[in-house]
Amino acid sequence: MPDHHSADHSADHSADHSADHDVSDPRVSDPATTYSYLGPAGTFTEAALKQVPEAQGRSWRSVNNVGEALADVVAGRSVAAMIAIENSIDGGVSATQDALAKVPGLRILGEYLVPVTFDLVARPGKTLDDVRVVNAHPVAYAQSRLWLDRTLPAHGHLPATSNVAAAAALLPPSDGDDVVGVLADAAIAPPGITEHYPLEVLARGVGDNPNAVTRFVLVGRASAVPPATGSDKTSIIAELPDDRAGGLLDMLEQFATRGINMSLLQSRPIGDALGRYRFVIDLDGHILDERVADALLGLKRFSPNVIFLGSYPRADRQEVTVTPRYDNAAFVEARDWLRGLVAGEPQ
Ligand SMILES: O=C(O)C(=O)Cc1ccccc1
Repeated sequence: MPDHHSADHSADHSADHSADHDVSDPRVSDPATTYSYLGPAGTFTEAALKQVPEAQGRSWRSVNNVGEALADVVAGRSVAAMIAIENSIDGGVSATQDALAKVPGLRILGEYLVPVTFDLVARPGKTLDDVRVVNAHPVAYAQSRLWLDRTLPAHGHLPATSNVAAAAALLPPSDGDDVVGVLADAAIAPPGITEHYPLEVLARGVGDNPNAVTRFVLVGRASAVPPATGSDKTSIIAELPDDRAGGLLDMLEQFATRGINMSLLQSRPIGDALGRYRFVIDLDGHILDERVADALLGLKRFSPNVIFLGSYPRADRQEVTVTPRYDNAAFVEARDWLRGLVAGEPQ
């Protein structure tokens, strides 16, 4: 394998431990401490994994897509997988949201935020005038459309499995000048990629929004929920009963009447018929918070399918505040009151 194609790359990172991280042979790594991520090294997904203290110094397994990452977790090849779930520009990552709805037995263990900016890169000697086909991960492409449509209105898009794979695919598979088989002229890639691959930057900052952020989640197998920290998020996926007017309002009311804020509400087609949707929801709070537990019980009573994806600390560690009538004490007090009524205690 030529140097620029080895797994031993890290695009912009000072502590480069990818040599001992990237393992493709499960026999040489311990699945109990292996983490899967969308690779190769240098992706934003890898940058998210670098934020996980317990993953440092462990084996990291580079995979090609979200399905492969989650399959690693389900099959026990990895203890957890890092996957992109939401972008500040482009919204939910549909492949991730659909996979989380379909693959049973998973839990979100934590969320991580990564600022994302993109450069357009090409083989040395190329200019913007040479660019006909642009290699890009679909999510990166969607976030660079304004610039591409303005600067390269006639470009074609060749999808890549990741931002780093898009850049790596510009290089011939072996040393030499033979670029036959290389289909794209340029790629949308993370900044710093040219330090690790023999490519040149044609344009910097081609993303539509310089402040774009991607939210990643670390997903493991279902296990007991961690304790509440006071700064938590709960992720669920819920379906509505068929043909009932006001079903969506019923669902939202479960949260509104308990003072629960939602930070994500995304509908995704269930896929079995037109007009059938499931809802991906993030709630402020932890399943061990009385109001969240109560809302989930309310939801479960009418939704034909509620998937609990996990309660985990918020990436921004911002405390979740609620007015006193929705705090734990208010729920406990109301329950004690009810018990008292049943027991015949004086009111
Ligand atoms: O992790 C990467 O680099 C990816 O290719 C996935 C991605 C795509 C666009 C924004 C953030 C992550």
